Amino acid sequence: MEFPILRQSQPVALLPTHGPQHRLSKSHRKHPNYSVLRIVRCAAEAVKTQAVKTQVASRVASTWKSSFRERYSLGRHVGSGSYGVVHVCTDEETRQKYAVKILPKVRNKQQPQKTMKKLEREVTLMARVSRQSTGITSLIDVHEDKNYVYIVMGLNEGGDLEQLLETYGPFSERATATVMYECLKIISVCHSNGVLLGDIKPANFMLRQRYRDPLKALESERLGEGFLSAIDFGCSQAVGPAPLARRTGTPVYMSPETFRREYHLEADLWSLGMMMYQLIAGRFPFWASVEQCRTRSLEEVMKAVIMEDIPVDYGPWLSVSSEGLSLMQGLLTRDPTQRLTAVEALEHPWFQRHFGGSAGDGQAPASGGRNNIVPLMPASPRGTSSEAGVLRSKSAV
Ligand SMILES: Nc1ncnc2c1ncn2[C@@H]1O[C@H](COP(=O)(O)OP(=O)(O)OP(=O)(O)O)[C@@H](O)[C@H]1O
Repeated sequence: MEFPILRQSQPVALLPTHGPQHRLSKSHRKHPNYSVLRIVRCAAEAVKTQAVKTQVASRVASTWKSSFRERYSLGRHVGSGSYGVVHVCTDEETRQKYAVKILPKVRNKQQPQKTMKKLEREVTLMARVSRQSTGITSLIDVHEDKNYVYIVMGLNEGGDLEQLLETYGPFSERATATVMYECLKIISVCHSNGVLLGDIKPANFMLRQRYRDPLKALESERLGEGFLSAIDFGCSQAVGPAPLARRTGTPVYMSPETFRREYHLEADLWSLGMMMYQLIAGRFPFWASVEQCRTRSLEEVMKAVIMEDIPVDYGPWLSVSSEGLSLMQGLLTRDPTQRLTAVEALEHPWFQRHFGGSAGDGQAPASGGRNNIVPLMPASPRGTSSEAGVLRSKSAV
C-alpha cells in the first residue's frame, strides 16, 4: 500500500483538547461540526495519560499522509458509526467532492496499538479490493494527524439499504433480487482476493446516487454497473487456510460458525442470507420487531442463530417464488460446507427468473438502454443516518 509521507498538518481539533474548556457546551451542540467536536473531546479524554500520548504521537510517523486539512475542506455530516463520523469533503484543487470517515486513534478501553492495527487493517483490505469492483466504495487516500485517521473515499449519495427499509418498508422480490445480485458480485470479488467483508448488513450497502423513488429504481433493474456500493471494512479480515476465531460483526447477522469462533469466507454468505430475509420480510427470522431484537443478549442471539427454525410460513414468504425461497435457504444453511458460495449463488435460477439471460452469463441485471429512472442530480443534502440499536450496533465480541 503506498501512501506517501507528506509534511504534518494541524490536527482537526477545533477546541482546546485538554482542560475544563474541552467539555462541550450547548452552543457547541449547535456548531455545524458538532460531531467532530465530540470525537475531539472523546479522544482528548482518552489521551490523558502521558503513556498513551506517546504511543499515539509515535504513530504519526507512518506511511499515511498528514495533510488532510491542507488538501480538503470539511463539509456536511452524512453519517456516524460506532467509532467514526463521516462528512462530505471537497478537494480544494479539483473541487471534487468525496466522503471522509474520521476515526479516532484512541478509543475508550482499547489499547492504542490495537486500535491502530484495526485501522490499518481496514484501510489495507479496502485498498486491496476497492479497485477491483465498481461495487466497492473507492478508496481515494488516507491521512492522519495526532489524534485521527481520515479515510477519504467515494461519496455515495443515495442512502443505505437500512435507511430505505426504514423509509419504504420491505422490498419487493424483484428489488431484492437486483440488490442481491450486486451484493453477490461484490462478495465474490472480495472472496477471490481472500477478504472477508465481515459485517454484511443493509446499513453497509449504499446507493451511489439519489433516486426519486429508490425502490422503483431497484425494481426496474436498469441502474447500471456499480449502482450499489459496499462501505465499512472495519470488520474485514484477510482469510488464509486457517479458520478465523475473532468474533466480529453485528450479532444478529453473524453466522453460527462465527459464534463458534471457527469460520471462513462462508460466514459472509450467511450474513447476506439474513439480509435477504430482512429485505423481503422487513424483520428477522427470530424476533418480530427491531425493539425485540434490541433487548436480546448476545447469548440469546447466538442460541437463536445456532438452533432456531427460520420461519417461512407467513406473510411475504407465502408469495415469494420457490427460487427466491431456495436461494435464501441456500444461504441460511447452518453447515458452512453445504452453504452456497458467492459464485454458486450468482448462478442461482432465481436470477434467471428475474433477469433472464443477463444474470446467468455473469452480467449485471440489464443496464443501459431505455432508462426511466431519474437520479436526482445534483444530489441535495440528505439527513444523517440513524445509528443506535442492534441493527446497526456492531461488536467485536
Ligand atoms: N462513502 C460514503 N458516502 C456517503 N456516506 C457514507 C460513506 N461511508 C459511510 N457513510 C455514512 O456514514 C455512516 C457510518 O459509516 P461506517 O459504517 O463506515 O462507519 P463505522 O464507524 O465503521 O460504522 P459501524 O458502526 O458500522 O462500524 C454510514 O452508515 C453511512 O450512512
